[in-house]
Amino acid sequence: MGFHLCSQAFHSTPTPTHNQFLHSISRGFVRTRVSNLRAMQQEEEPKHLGKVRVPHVLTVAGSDSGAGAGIQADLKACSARGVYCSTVITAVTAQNTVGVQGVNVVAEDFVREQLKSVLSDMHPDVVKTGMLPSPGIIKVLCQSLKEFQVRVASVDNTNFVKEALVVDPVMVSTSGDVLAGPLILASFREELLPMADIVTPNLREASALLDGAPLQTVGDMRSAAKSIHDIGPRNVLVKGGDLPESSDAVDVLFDGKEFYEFRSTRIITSNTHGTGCTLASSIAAELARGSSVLSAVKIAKRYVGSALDYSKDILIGGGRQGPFDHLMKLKHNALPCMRRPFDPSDLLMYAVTDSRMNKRWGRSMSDAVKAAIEGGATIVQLREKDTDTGDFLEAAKTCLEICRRHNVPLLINDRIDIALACDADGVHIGQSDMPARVARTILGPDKIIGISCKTPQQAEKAWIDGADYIGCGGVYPTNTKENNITVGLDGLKTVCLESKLPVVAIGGIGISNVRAVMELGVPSLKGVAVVSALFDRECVLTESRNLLRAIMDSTKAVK
Ligand SMILES: Cc1ncc(COP(=O)(O)OP(=O)(O)O)c(N)n1
Ligand SMILES: Cc1nc(C(=O)O)sc1CCOP(=O)(O)O
Ligand SMILES: [Mg+2]
Repeated sequence: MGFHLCSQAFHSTPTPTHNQFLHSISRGFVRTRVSNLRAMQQEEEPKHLGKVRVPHVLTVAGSDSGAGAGIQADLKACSARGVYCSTVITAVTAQNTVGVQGVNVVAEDFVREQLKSVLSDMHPDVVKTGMLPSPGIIKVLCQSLKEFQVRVASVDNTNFVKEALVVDPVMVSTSGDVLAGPLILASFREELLPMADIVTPNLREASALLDGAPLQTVGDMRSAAKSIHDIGPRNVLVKGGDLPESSDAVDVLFDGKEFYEFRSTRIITSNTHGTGCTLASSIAAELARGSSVLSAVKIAKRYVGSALDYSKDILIGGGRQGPFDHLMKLKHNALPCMRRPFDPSDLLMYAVTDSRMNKRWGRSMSDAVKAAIEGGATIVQLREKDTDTGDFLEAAKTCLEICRRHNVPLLINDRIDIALACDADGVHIGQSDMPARVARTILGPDKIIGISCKTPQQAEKAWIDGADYIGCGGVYPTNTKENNITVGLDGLKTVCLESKLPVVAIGGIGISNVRAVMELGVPSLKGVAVVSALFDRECVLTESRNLLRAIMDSTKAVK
């Protein structure tokens, strides 16, 4: 880890800190991404000295003259997500908001030449495909991917993705025009899908891949995802945007083991031209940035939802289906200086501040945060229940500078206004705070949202509402939070077993009992959140170091 890029300017970044290094080994492996390894290797060569490689998606797709879909959508989506996008054009379409007026397929040899130009020199992290208008072009693509060894590593849904292939099996445009005939189906099934890390059919495409099987319910979508998975792709996302009689948009992801349903409120707009291309290229962009498949799909869906919502009333063209505004100018244009995506292992040692405790020991909030991070805290939450808003904001800004310097995410407890004002990385909210769905709408697709949950039902709702993790407690009785219900180790385990989100345990945890918590050994349990064990002590640095050591010892014991 350690190469995190600013969307506007691709700065070189500091070398990994001691804390980042600890953070890496604490997972039992030093996390490397192919792109970062390459960056390190390249940095050793003089001509690359001081340069940082940026995440890169190659899109292999058709041009849309109306620029709502195809190559143009891919370029805009990747740019909006802060990822470089190169292009191989397979067809040029004459297209507008009314429909497709003409298609001019690019000669196979020239598709091969474009692929060679990009793959031999620029080494994209992810290849994303869209319109592939002939079996010959699919063959050329598969040969080139093999020749340049693009698909070298398999991925799973929890680890970082290395190089990946995202296939959007474009067959019919959203206006209903056929963009790829039945001959293509055989090539998809036999050649391209078995190489794909994720394939993203809509209902019509999923049905076509399965010889016309009707898909009318979420149950049908699940069966379709499973049958398409049998063809060979490692993950299948069946998009249910066209599902009849549903007020929610439901998509189903199947990774060969688990099904994940993504529900979002349907946005009433006719500006939906290019949503499929945009979703697939946003997934590709998140994979290129180092997300897992699961979080790439989640973030991409949030991004597309926000862009559709923002663009629902814009008017471009006189046809039935308009394009939308990928860059969401004015509203969410300012990307959060492209911090890396949230990683569940950030939850390993979660430091939660308390103004009263720090005052008692005569230190400022920022001194406390600095010491906790230097001692190994992997994420920080400012939980300041009785600090004035102005003072809180100023202290939060100082803490954010410290956290950014050490590449540690900073969340704000309860106060979405403070999080927005200082551009913190996210918020932690409880069951009686701002509803998570509203928080997500306010904060946009990129911010981290954590939610306190004491039951599996609350954990399920947190997942549906778009949270990134849950905090579960009180594991033990605590004096830090009044009238807190203790769920115990059993309650924690029950929630962890049911949770689709990563979990951090909280409540009365310290050096004497952290082992019992971590040794529950449930995969979704990623770490412990602590207040008094770090901050109601004389030396935060020493306490943090000791606690981190105990956590790491207990995670080793579990392995
Ligand atoms: C990591 C984490 N988990 C749980 C909580 C508790 O949040 P909440 O229920 O909103 O209670 P308050 O912290 O606001 O008193 C938390 N803060 N952090
Ligand atoms: C803030 C908070 N939330 C809890 C929950 O159960 O959701 S327990 C808690 C307090 C944790 O403090 P300490 O580490 O000092 O026990
Ligand atoms: Mg709260």
